[in-house]
This record gives sequence, structure tokens and C-alpha cells, in this order.
Amino acid sequence: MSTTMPDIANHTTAQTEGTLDWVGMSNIEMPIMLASKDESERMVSAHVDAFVNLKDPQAKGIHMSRLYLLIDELSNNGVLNYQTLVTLLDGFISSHHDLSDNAKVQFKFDYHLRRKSLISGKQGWKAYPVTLTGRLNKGELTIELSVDVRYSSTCPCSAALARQLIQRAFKDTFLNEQSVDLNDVHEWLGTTDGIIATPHSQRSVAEVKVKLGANIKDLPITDIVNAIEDALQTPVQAAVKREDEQEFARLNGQNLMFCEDAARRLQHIMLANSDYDDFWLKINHLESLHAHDAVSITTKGVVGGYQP
Ligand SMILES: Nc1nc2c(ncn2[C@@H]2O[C@H](COP(=O)(O)OP(=O)(O)OP(=O)(O)O)[C@@H](O)[C@H]2O)c(=O)[nH]1
Repeated sequence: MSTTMPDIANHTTAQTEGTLDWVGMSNIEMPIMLASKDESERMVSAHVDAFVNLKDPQAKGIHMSRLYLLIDELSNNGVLNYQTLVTLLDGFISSHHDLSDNAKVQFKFDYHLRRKSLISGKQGWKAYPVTLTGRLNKGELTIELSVDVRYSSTCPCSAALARQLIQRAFKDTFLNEQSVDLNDVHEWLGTTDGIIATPHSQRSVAEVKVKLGANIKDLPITDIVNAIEDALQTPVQAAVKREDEQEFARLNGQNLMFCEDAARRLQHIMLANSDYDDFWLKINHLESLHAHDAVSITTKGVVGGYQP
């Protein structure tokens, strides 16, 4: 004797009627094989959100299992790239005909890249938090990539104040000398009395989100990371020998940055790149002077686009 199971989603109607913008699942944990431009395919440990709209006001609900199994198929047998992302979104909608005409999927994961040290030629891994989001809205496709890049920022105001103290200490030390001996000054500069003050710097995070233009068919994670790090000049390092640390100190001294400066540097490179239809960026300087953060936010300024 076979028993039939109740199918609430198909055979009952909503107690209270209404359409819904998004229904689905969040935080599905899955390994995903990812293909990103110019990189070998690699496995990432992803947290996935999957949604469709519910356009039938009377339908009891969507079919969660259908969304889950489509992502599971990608995880188990496929590779996530631009095209399979689009196919997945199509599958969300075609598995919900009559119920849905919008779909959204979001993958959050750490993407590891080998990064070179500044001078010594060593290499090490760095993990970049990435969010890849795809949306199909009434047939209109949007693909967004967002990457967090950590870097160091040294306060320009603090640097100026420290320089002033160093100048004062120099005057106090050599005030009574008729002429100043080059070697004496050189030696004095190499002591903690010489460099009496150091400016504060902080671990900083640039959060950058871009909307990929229609001409982009590969996921440009490394391109975005490289562009951000080149613009800021002081990304946090992986493998560090002393010569690398000294170069890092020089780069920090030559790239003094308020959060406004960092935001403008990134704004500049993003505006110059026609691959991105829109961008949103947030700079966070996790202050060491304060217990709070210094923050700046900006967008491309597209009408109807990202809001600050
Ligand atoms: N729609 C919906 N389903 C939920 C929710 N919470 C748990 N589920 C369960 O998700 C399970 C899978 O739903 P369906 O995809 O409709 O499963 P199914 O009827 O076996 O699959 P189909 O035959 O493809 O429709 C069901 O057992 C639901 O009870 C919820 O909040 N909304």
C-alpha cells in the first residue's frame, strides 16, 4: 500500500493572500568550485543565499527543495562561473513557473590569492572576502562582485605633528653648536631621541562593490583586488622579511591617507574603468587614535543605481 504525502506548497492556498518580493533560503553551506578570470579553478567554502519572488498571491509557498537541488547540482558536478551563474538563475525561475519571475543568488566566500612580498621575493596566501550576487528581474540580468581589501593607512595629520616634534628635538639638541656635523646628525637621527614621535597608522578595510558591465564574461576578482591594492599602495602583507617591512614603512610614509584620501583614490580608478556599470565603495579606517572608525562612502552616481 503506498501512502501519499501531503504537499502543502502545491495543494493549499495562502491563509492570508499577498505577493512577496523574496522567498528562499539563506546561509546554505556548500563547497563550490569557482572559476575566476586568470586563475586556476579552486574550491571555496561558500555560504549561499537563494531566492525567488512569489508573484501568485494565493500560492501557499515556493519550492525550497528545487532551489536547493539546483545549487547542489552546481556544487557537486559543476563550476561556478559567469555562465553557470546565469543558468542557475534561469533554473530558479523555470522551476517556479507561474510562481516566480525574479531570482537572486548570492555566494559569500573567502578567495585566496598568492601575493608577492615587497622586496624579498617570498610569497604567501591572502584571503579576500568576496560576495558574488546574481539577479534576474523580469529577464534583466545583474551580476555584482564585492571584495574586501585590507590595507594600512598612516594618518597625515599625525605624521605632520610627529615631524614637528622631530624638528623641535633637533633644534633643542643642536641649538648651542656653531656648526652641525653631518655624521653627528646622521647618528642622532638613528636614535629614538632623533625620531622622538611616530605617526599612528591603522588596519583599514576597503569594501568595494561593482556591477559588471554586459561585456564582462569572466569573474574579475583578481583584477579588482589588484586595482585596489595598486591604488592604495599599502595592502597588508603575507610573507614578510625585514627588507619587506622596511619597504612597507617607506610606502606607508609616502602614502599618508585620511579615509577621504583612500576613497578618492579608489573612486578615481573605478570611474576610469568602463567595465563596471556602477560601483559602491566604503572605506573603513579602524582607528588606533580612537576607539571608533573613520569611514567614507561613495558611488558612481548612476541615476537609479547604488545609493551611498
Ligand atoms: N515554502 C516553504 N517551504 C518550507 C519552509 N520551511 C520549510 N519548508 C519545507 O521545504 C520542503 C521542500 O519543499 P518543496 O520544494 O515544495 O518539496 P516537495 O514538494 O517535496 O518538492 P516538489 O515536488 O518539487 O514540489 C517542504 O517539506 C517544506 O515544508 C518555508 O518557510 N516555506
